[in-house]
Amino acid sequence: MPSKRTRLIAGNWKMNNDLNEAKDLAQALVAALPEIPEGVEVCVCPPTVDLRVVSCKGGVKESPIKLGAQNVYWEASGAYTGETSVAMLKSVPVEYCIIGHSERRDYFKETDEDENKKAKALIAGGIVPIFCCGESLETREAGEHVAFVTAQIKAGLEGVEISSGDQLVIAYEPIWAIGTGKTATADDAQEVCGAIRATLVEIFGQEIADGIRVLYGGSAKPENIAGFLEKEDVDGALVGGASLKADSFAAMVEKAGE
Ligand SMILES: O=C(CO)COP(=O)(O)O
Repeated sequence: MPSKRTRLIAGNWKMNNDLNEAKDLAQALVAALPEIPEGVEVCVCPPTVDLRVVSCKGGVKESPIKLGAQNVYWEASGAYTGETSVAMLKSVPVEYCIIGHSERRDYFKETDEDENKKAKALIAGGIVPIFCCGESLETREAGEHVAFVTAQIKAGLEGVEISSGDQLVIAYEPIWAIGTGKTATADDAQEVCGAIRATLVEIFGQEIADGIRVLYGGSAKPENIAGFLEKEDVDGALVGGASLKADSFAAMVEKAGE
């Protein structure tokens, strides 16, 4: 049985699209999605330098599409060359921010402690973290994927306080399925997303955990999204490659509304 939570379809553009391309894609998305189906929320996460042009008039400003960032730094301001604060994102305005993506953990050596500080800073500043977790192929083949992911959740959310489930989103993204064309099955996704929900109940209690959206990510596309969304603990998708084309992203949003 699918969940009753509002579905979230979020596009992670990663390091793609310069200012002009970002503006064009935002305009194409607004045209492709004049209305968002009931029970679905949509958000796009462009590179930091593109946030403003995507948020402006002509971009998502006068549309129901929401804006997210791909990264943040937890300090409020100061000598942190190259970083972006919560308040800076808020001023764009940004409503969501991806943290803990496996690409940040692997290539930029971000730790659970870093993600924990980012989660706390975002929540304090009124931006909803899209907290990513997910195992490597090696961990899955060893049968340790559930233990690994629930440990990531516990470490990353240690001491995080929220008063309602809409202050946090989790994205389960098995690393072996990201950008590989190899997807988890819907049952694989449910197994881990269900375990994530049980961990969220332990941390935040049943009522809050029931309101937290848990997304699947990893080669999600129009052809396979419906299978994931049938599962009780999968509340949407974090989409990479298929979010870079307005027609495929819009098709996924439409499927989420069916
Ligand atoms: O990493 C992802 C989204 O954050 C998934 O990327 P792909 O959809 O390209 O596999």
